Amino acid sequence: MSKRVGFVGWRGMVGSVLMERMRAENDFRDIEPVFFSTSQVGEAGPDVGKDIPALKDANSIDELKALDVIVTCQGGDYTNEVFPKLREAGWDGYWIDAASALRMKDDAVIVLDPVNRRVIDEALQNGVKNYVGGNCTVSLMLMALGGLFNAGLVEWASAQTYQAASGAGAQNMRELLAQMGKLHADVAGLLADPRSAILDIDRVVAETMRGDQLPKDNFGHALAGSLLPWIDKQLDNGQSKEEWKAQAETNKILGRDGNPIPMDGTCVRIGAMRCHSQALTLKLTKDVPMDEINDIIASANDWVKVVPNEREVTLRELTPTAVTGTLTVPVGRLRKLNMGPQYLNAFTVGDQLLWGAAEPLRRMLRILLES
Ligand SMILES: NC(=O)C1=CN([C@@H]2O[C@H](COP(=O)(O)OP(=O)(O)OC[C@H]3O[C@@H](n4cnc5c(N)ncnc54)[C@H](OP(=O)(O)O)[C@@H]3O)[C@@H](O)[C@H]2O)C=CC1
Ligand SMILES: N[C@@H](CC(=O)OP(=O)(O)O)C(=O)O
Repeated sequence: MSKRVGFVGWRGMVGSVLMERMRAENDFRDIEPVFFSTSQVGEAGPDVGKDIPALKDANSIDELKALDVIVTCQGGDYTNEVFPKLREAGWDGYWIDAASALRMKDDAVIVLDPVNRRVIDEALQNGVKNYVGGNCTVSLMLMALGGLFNAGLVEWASAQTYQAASGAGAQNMRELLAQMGKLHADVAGLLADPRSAILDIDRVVAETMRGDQLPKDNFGHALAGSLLPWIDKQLDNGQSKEEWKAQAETNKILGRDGNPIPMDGTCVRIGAMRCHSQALTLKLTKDVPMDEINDIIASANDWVKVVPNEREVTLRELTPTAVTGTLTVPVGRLRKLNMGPQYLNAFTVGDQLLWGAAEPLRRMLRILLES
């Protein structure tokens, strides 16, 4: 009998990408899908190629209890509110979640099966019921460089990130574009005049960025024409929460309980739409020749792609423009640094709504159905 799978948060940004991918992979064929909402109960659900009931109440523990699996992209507040009540009510089904709320709990596994299938399989055998998608930056880094980590070649790593607006939410993507439009509109006349002085244009742009007329409700600051070197909450040790996740989640994904690989860096929001990029410095555990490094990285999974460290191909293939909307995770700028033969440079780009959010959840559901 096919499993009853409930979907919460399916019409949000991450949820919509999940629906697209599930339709593309024909994933609805093998399940009995039930769709939920916190605001549109009774309305029609999405087109998934088969008859489905009207939207059910995402806060109804009784409705949720009837499911074998719940997949939620609704966010951490929803998880914190509903998940404990469901478990208290005796629900014993599988919970697959995009939010960070349960990620670091002992009874939850962070899922990224091309990197940690062994950890997932062991957890399934041990009866673990909670499976959570990783932080987008961490998941994309491991999709790119998991080969080196799993080969035991990374002594430590430092990532400097260039994170897209989508990581902050759909409204932030809109706001980035609105800011870009406002900046352009304020200098459109000067731009149209080839004799205008570039410093006059720049002055107007700076005034707009610092002024009250730029739409800033979501970011709180100008992002277009600028950048924001802080993502997520402030921690007492000076890290941002996003920076803290790098070491905590990487080591949990890899199943390294007692012997964590040190990781740290600076996380920065930039004006890209939905691709996160990151520049990494890795200290290797030994001096490995570059051709071996390339082979280890390239053979780690079906989506990572090594881009030769050459100017033309790098600018063509290793950018958010090239990668957005695809599952390919290119990694390039691979070279040894001046610091010594154990120090490796790398740059990687990935779509943070696909491998950074929806795809690991979709694949976890498939693993469950096939187990
Ligand atoms: N954004 C990201 O990059 C990542 C997000 N996540 C996690 O996923 C969670 C959801 O994020 P995200 O998808 O960005 O959230 P969204 O804000 O896009 O969607 C969340 C919910 O908002 C409700 N909603 C209200 N108005 C609308 C509307 N106009 N269009 C669509 N939905 C609407 C829907 O619930 P309802 O039908 O009940 O009203 C929807 O499920 C996050 O809280 C985070 O925990 C994880 C990884 C990356
Ligand atoms: N914090 C990420 C997006 C995100 O939702 O992360 P997390 O799932 O760890 O809360 C970003 O802003 O780019």
